[in-house]
Amino acid sequence: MKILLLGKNGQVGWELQRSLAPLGPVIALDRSSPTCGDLTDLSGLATTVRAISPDVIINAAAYTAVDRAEREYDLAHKVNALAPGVLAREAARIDALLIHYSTDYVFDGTGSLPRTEDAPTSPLNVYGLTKLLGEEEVKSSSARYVILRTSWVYGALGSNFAKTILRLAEEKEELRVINDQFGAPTGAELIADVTAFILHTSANRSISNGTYHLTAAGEVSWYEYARFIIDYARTNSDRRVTTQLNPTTTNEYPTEALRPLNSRLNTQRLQKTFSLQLPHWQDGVSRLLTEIL
Ligand SMILES: NC(=O)C1=CN([C@@H]2O[C@H](COP(=O)(O)OP(=O)(O)OC[C@H]3O[C@@H](n4cnc5c(N)ncnc54)[C@H](OP(=O)(O)O)[C@@H]3O)[C@@H](O)[C@H]2O)C=CC1
Ligand SMILES: Cc1cn([C@H]2C[C@H](O)[C@@H](COP(=O)(O)OP(=O)(O)O[C@H]3O[C@@H](C)C(=O)[C@@H](O)[C@H]3O)O2)c(=O)[nH]c1=O
Ligand SMILES: [Mg+2]
Repeated sequence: MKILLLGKNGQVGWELQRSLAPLGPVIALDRSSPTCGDLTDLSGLATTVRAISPDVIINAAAYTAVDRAEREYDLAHKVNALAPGVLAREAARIDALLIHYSTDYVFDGTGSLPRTEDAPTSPLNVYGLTKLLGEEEVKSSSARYVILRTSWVYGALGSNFAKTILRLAEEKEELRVINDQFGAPTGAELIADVTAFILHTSANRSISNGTYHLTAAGEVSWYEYARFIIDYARTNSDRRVTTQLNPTTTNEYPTEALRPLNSRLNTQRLQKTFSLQLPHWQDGVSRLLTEIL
C-alpha cells in the first residue's frame, strides 16, 4: 500500500515514519517539503493528493498550540478543520483510506466517567472546537476514514508536558501543577504502532468507517504525572532536581484556554474491534524518561 503521511516531523508523525515503513512506500511531507505538505495551502494539498494518488492518507499535522489558538482562530481552523476536509474529499475521489487524529479536548470534561466515542461533544476552547470541526469535515465527506481520538501525547521528539516538567524542575525552585484535571498520557510510539496495526488489519479485512478512542490505560492528574516524572528523574539520573512540586487547582492556575477537568476516554471500542490491549501510561512514560534522561 502506498501511504501519504502529512506532518512527518510532529510527535506522532515522527513515530509513524518508523511504524509505517514495513507496510509499503511512505511519502512523508511537512510544511516545507518541495511537494506541498502545507495544510494552509488548501489547493496545493489537493494537488499533492492527486499527484501521489496514495492508497492511504495519514494526517498527523495539526495546529496544537492550545493557548495560542485562542488568539489565532483562523489559522487553527484552516489547519485543523478546512485542511482535513480537503484531504477527506480528495481521499473520496481516489477511494483512499484517510486516517485522522483528534483529541479529548472535543469534550467539556464534566463528570468523572471515561467518555465513549458517541458521547456528546462540547469543546471548551478554540483548539478543541477546530479539531471537532475537522472531525465533522471528515465524517461528512464520502471518504473511507478512521478517526483516532487520543490525549496528552508525549514523545522523545517534539515538545510536551513531560519534557517541559523535566526542564522546569531544574530551573525553578517551585513548580505548581494542576491536580484536578485527569487523563491518560499517551505515547506517540503507541499511537503510531496502533495506526500501523489498524492499516495492516485493513489490508486483510474491510474495516468500517469510525471514530475510536486511543489512549494508554490508567488515569492520572497533571500533578501526579509531574510527581511521577520528577521522582523518576531523582531515582534514575544524576540531574539536580531540586524543585518543590506543589499541587494547585484549575481555578488557581488561570490559562488563556479553558481545559476539561475530565479527559478520560473509554477505549473499549478500539480494543474490541482490533483485538488490541493498551498498555498502562506508566510503561510508556518510563520508556520515554529512560530514553531522554
Ligand atoms: N499533542 C497532544 O497532546 C495531542 C495531540 N492530539 C492530536 O494528535 C495529532 C498529532 O499531534 P502531535 O504529533 O502531538 O502534534 P505536534 O504538535 O507534535 O505535531 C504537529 C505537526 O503538525 C505540523 N503542522 C502545523 N501546522 C502545519 C501546517 N500548516 N502545514 C503542515 N504541517 C503543519 C507541525 O509542524 P511545525 O512544527 O512546523 O509547526 C508539527 O510537525 C494531532 O491531530 C493532534 O491534534 C490529540 C490529543 C493530544
Ligand atoms: C507547565 C505547567 C502546566 N500546568 C498545567 C496546564 C495544563 O492544564 C496542563 C498541561 O499543560 P500543557 O501545556 O501540556 O497542556 P496542553 O498543551 O493543553 O495539552 C493538550 O495538548 C493538546 C494538543 C491536546 O490535544 C490535549 O490532549 C493535551 O495534551 O498542566 C501546570 O499546572 N503547571 C505547569 O507548570
Ligand atoms: Mg501543548
